[in-house]
Amino acid sequence: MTDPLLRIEDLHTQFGTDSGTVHAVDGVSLTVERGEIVGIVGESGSGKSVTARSILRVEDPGRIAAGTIALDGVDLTDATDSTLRRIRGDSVSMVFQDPAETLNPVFSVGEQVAEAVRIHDTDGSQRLLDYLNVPLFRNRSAWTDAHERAVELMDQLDIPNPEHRSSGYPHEFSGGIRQRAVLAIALASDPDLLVADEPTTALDTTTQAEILDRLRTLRDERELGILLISHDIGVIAQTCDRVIVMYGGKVMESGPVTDVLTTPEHPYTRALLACSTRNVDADERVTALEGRPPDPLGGHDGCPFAERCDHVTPACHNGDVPTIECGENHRVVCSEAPLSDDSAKIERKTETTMSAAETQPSEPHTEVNREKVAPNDEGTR
Ligand SMILES: Nc1ncnc2c1ncn2[C@@H]1O[C@H](COP(=O)(O)OP(=O)(O)OP(=O)(O)O)[C@@H](O)[C@H]1O
Repeated sequence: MTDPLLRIEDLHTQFGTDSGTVHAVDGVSLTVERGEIVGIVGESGSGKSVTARSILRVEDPGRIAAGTIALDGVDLTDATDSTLRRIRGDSVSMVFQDPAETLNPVFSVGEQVAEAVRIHDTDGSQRLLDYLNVPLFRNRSAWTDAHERAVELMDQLDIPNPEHRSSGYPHEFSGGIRQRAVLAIALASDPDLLVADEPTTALDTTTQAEILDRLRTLRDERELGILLISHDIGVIAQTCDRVIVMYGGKVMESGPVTDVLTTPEHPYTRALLACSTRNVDADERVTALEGRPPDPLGGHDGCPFAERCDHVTPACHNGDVPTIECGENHRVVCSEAPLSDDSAKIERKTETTMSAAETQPSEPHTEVNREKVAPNDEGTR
């Protein structure tokens, strides 16, 4: 069996603060295959971004206290800074919500995409020249090649009139075009894995849908593996092949999107779906999930959702919560699953979400296998 493109196993990422240790990620396991889009969804503070930041240790990533992160079978957990830098410029790219974090206001968009192409194409001798501060693009044909490739990438990201736009500056473009330019920069290195943290959250719905659609095309054309982080279940439904539902730094449920969103088994997934703006009738008010997310200080024993859960039992407050296999690759981490109550209502509503997102829901599972699987194997295929 070949290694998945990305395998995260039992990851614990923590931050030391004056008030104590923040357990931001508390035993997360997941995989991403080539040519697959895996979504991580959950409320604010559930640990989605810290999971993503832990992969390449960027943007104040915290301390990996335990667990492993492997890319194509190679363990990155103890990788040196120079190895991580090489991987960042080569096999893995990251895109964040705000394009301003990536784009430099004083260079044209075309120059920035071309520079990303150049860095990727740089061979050892050019690296030495860089070290000696020999100016960029001393070679006219190298510049022309990089510029041509930049225009091609901008075109692939649906930037209209890319040749002309390449000389424009970031402030001259809409948020949607800026985010497309950031994606062009991310793809300049022809990465195997793209980690996208809320890449369309700041955009209007039409632009969001176009960019998500483009991600799916890139997945197919380039066999790109994508880890897509979003708090929006609609985005996940529209884009992903599999989903990991996170809460309190832990995986609550995982599986194929069509299964998890049409037959959610965890009370938290159900609550999230019930609150989803895409999941309410037009005349129904959007409801917020009652209660507050758990305090990540000091970590928690038992299920982090217990305080807010309608199905809570004394067992939920203590010890390991069992992982239940409830369908092919569909797992739920809950002592009370499968739930028998008002599932029909949730399923009806969820099907509406899925069809609105133009996805093809699979047949709901009729049988649930309560067989327990290894606690650290929540999100794996
Ligand atoms: N630098 C930091 N120092 C201390 N705690 C942090 C730090 N960064 C994140 N955290 C904490 O880690 C937990 C997980 O944060 P994370 O950003 O991963 O959540 P999230 O699910 O991505 O939510 P959001 O969408 O709001 O970013 C939160 O409780 C957060 O406050």
